[in-house]
Amino acid sequence: MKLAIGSDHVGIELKPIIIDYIQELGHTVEDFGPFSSDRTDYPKYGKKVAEEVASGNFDAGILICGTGVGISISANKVKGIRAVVCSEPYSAKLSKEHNNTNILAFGSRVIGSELAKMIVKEWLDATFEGGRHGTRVEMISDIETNC
Ligand SMILES: O=C(CO)[C@H](O)[C@H](O)COP(=O)(O)O
Repeated sequence: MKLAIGSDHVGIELKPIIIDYIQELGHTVEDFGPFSSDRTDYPKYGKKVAEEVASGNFDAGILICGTGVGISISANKVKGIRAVVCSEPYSAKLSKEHNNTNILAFGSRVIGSELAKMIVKEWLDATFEGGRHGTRVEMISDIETNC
């Protein structure tokens, strides 16, 4: 897969560990910043990565902030994005199988690097099941179109 990754200043130390791991798993990944640990604003990076995924330039995205909450909320404002924030692998896997999430977010103040890697692997390895779940994901898209 071709992945886009972004963070804020809080996620910047965990980000290179996740980049290395994604590459070890055989995927390509591009970093959309930030590139220094100066305090910054997570919506910028959530939006950027989400736009890259929504436009089809990348297959999926990964976002890291302190909790994963603000950056995933920001990403979810971009049409076509289904971002999930996860602190454990089960929800990460099911979020792909049932909800066809296209962005995974987590918090570097919440989980350590080994758990983050486990979450990333479960998410990348999972496949959307379609069927009744496809109908529901279409219902989510309808909300986006009509509200
Ligand atoms: O988790 C986050 C958003 O959900 C941010 O990383 C967090 O709010 C940044 O806080 P601060 O500027 O105090 O480092």
